[in-house]
Amino acid sequence: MTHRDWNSDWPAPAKLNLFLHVVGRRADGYHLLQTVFRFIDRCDTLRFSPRSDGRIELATPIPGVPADSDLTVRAARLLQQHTGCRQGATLHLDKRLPMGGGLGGGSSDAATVLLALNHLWQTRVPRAELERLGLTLGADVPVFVHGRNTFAEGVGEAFTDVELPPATYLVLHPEVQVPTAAIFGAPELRRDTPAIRPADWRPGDGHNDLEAVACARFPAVAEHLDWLRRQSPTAMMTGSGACVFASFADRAAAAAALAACPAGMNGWLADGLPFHPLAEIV
Ligand SMILES: C[C@@](CO)(OP(=O)(O)O)[C@H](O)COP(=O)(O)OP(=O)(O)OC[C@H]1O[C@@H](n2ccc(N)nc2=O)[C@H](O)[C@@H]1O
Ligand SMILES: Nc1ncnc2c1ncn2[C@@H]1O[C@H](COP(=O)(O)OP(=O)(O)O)[C@@H](O)[C@H]1O
Repeated sequence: MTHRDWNSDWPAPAKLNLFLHVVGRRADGYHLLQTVFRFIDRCDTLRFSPRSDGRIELATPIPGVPADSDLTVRAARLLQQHTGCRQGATLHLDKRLPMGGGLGGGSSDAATVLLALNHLWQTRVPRAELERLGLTLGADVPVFVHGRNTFAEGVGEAFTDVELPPATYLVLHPEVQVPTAAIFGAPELRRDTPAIRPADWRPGDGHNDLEAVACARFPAVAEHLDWLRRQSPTAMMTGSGACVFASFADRAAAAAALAACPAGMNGWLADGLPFHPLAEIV
């Protein structure tokens, strides 16, 4: 296991939803999903400095996100409250993942804060308890704490881990921020895809039920998806958008597709990870 301490960089990887089915709705309005989360090697990076005054400060606030509502600050304060820990920390976030991109960047940042400070403060909260704590911050946080590529159910907190073959993805980033709540709240959203058994799922199976809604409301998402689908029939939107991705047999084929990208479309290549880079941290 990699040794990590206060001087380390702490990665917060992006995820792709390899498919996403809406199979129902809970009484509180939250949607019941089936999805496979895959971690990729595109990351935000966090660093931490110790503080003896007990305060949590974010040294690198994101424009438009007040520090008190930043998921990193909220995660650190939640762990403090949960454990009664009197230590503090200054957080440094190197933000690389787009916001509202469907890559889970904010949720991944929050999960990395929970895992890192639990290690650095030596609060020793078991991982399963950190997952439950993370769920109070957002539906996507538990999977990043969980740390394994996984078939997720419920709102994304019940996991059946999956082994995924190596893959290179081309990810395109339409320059729009898609608000997750608006996509789930759309009246036209199909919420009745029949549930499948996790053991029956194979890579390539399934579709994204949120895609049609996001494409109708954000034409840039539809344009990027249409173009990418002509390069690879595997193209799909991740999460509630905006990013779309396709898997390629090898890196050269993915690079050729990226090079052919029309002016005005931005994208990058990413490799699928076998597990989260902090999967072994305790
Ligand atoms: C769609 C997914 C798929 O992985 O990812 P993203 O596209 O956001 O990355 C997630 O389910 C998103 O998780 P997350 O982004 O953490 O969502 P939250 O903050 O918990 O919820 C934002 C809002 O979306 C709606 N919501 C979210 C999740 C869910 N299963 N049902 C819902 O109806 C709720 O209205 C909620 O208030
Ligand atoms: N550290 C953070 N990084 C990104 N977004 C954050 C963060 N803290 C709070 N947010 C809020 O969460 C929203 C969703 O961000 P993000 O998780 O990156 O997108 P998505 O859920 O589409 O993958 C942002 O629009 C922003 O308002």
